[in-house]
Amino acid sequence: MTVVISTSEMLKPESVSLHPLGAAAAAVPEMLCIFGTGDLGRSLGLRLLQSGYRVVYGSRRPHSCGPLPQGSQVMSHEAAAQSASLIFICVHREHYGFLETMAPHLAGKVLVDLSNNLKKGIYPEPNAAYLQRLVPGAAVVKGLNTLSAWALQNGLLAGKQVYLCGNSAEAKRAVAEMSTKLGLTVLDKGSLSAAGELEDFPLQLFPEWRLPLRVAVGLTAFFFFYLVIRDVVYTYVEQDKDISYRIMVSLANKVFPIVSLIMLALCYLPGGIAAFLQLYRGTKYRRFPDWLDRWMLCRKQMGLIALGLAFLHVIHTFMTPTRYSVRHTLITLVVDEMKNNKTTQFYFDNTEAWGQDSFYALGILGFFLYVLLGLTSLPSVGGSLSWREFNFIQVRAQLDMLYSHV
Ligand SMILES: NC(=O)C1=CN([C@@H]2O[C@H](COP(=O)(O)OP(=O)(O)OC[C@H]3O[C@@H](n4cnc5c(N)ncnc54)[C@H](OP(=O)(O)O)[C@@H]3O)[C@@H](O)[C@H]2O)C=CC1
Ligand SMILES: [Cu+2]
Repeated sequence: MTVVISTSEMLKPESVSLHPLGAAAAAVPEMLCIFGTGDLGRSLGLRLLQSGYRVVYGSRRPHSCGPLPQGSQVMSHEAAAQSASLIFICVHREHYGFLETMAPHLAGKVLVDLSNNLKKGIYPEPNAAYLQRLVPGAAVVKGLNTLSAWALQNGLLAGKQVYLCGNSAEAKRAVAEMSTKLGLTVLDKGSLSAAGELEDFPLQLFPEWRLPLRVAVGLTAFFFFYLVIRDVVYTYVEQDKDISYRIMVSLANKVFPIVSLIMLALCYLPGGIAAFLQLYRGTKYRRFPDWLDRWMLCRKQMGLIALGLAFLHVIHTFMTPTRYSVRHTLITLVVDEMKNNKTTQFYFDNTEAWGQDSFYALGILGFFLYVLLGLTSLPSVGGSLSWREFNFIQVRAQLDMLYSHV
């Protein structure tokens, strides 16, 4: 079959590149190109295929790049670039170098830069600006970088807002159209000079929660299984008694306060470590090591999780007397006493009364302090400062206090 492309069509760059077979073949879905076959590349490809696009991957090793979504093709970067006008760069910024060498192949293409950095301010210029500098002939669009491979993979996109920016209105329109087809809501943030701001978004939204949540889930699982074995399984084996119903409330009510207190400690520990580190170094103007930096940045989240768990602990504790098993034990006791016509168990034990009341009073006080700590760490209490700034000031205040005492 020979395909004739009319000159009028060749003059319209979009129709040529998007539908190389001409208007008659417009039913053939548009081909989109993805550079990089990693997590993001694969998930994005899957989503694009499911939205009715064709997908071609550009890879350094087209023959050994592992499983790709069904229906996609994979080629060398050059060959893949040739078959599409829109190219997603799903490669880390550190590896952008190869794009410069193949710049001639990318002239006139729309390059979507989805990259994120691990931290703010590692590079002097935003990734997208760097890409535009490497490939001046292409139209770079920054965006979609707030999506995660996970969300793409699981199709959790409906209505999700994404940001775009770029210097070419036409390129942005093409990317926006594609995003809308994926079910995303697009917000245009203007020219490529907004790229830095876009690259900061995911840093503000996600990473601070990831680590604390992982720690909390890990600790909860650990203590839960430990207590199941120690309390339930052990009792069953040793005394042949089934107390597995305790898993729901009693056991949970042991896990919550333990994890809560550990999280609270983890929330305040890095501040102390940082102070000692700065004292040890004798200066506060040197960067903290990476792990400490990351830890410091998620203190608020650690504190909030600690508060949440403490709250659960309070509810569970208040609920205890209403439980069937507790009421059953009490009633059995009373009935036993009546049957035996004794009241030995029921004399009023002053010490016991004091003990329990103090226990509750301390619990309430502890929870109140928790809430107080949580409130003071809210940004609105810290004025209009961001948490990072607030932390910075807090740490500085603490350090200055320390210095003034030394
Ligand atoms: N994962 C995520 O959820 C998200 C990731 N991003 C961004 O997407 C980009 C890619 O992330 P992700 O997919 O997770 O990373 P991966 O490490 O999973 O994949 C990166 C891919 O880049 C290619 N690559 C690696 N080294 C080079 C090199 N030297 N030259 C050319 N290509 C190379 C490889 O593909 P091949 O071997 O085929 O060449 C590799 O599979 C990053 O910039 C990241 O910030 C943005 C939002 C979310
Ligand atoms: Cu308690």
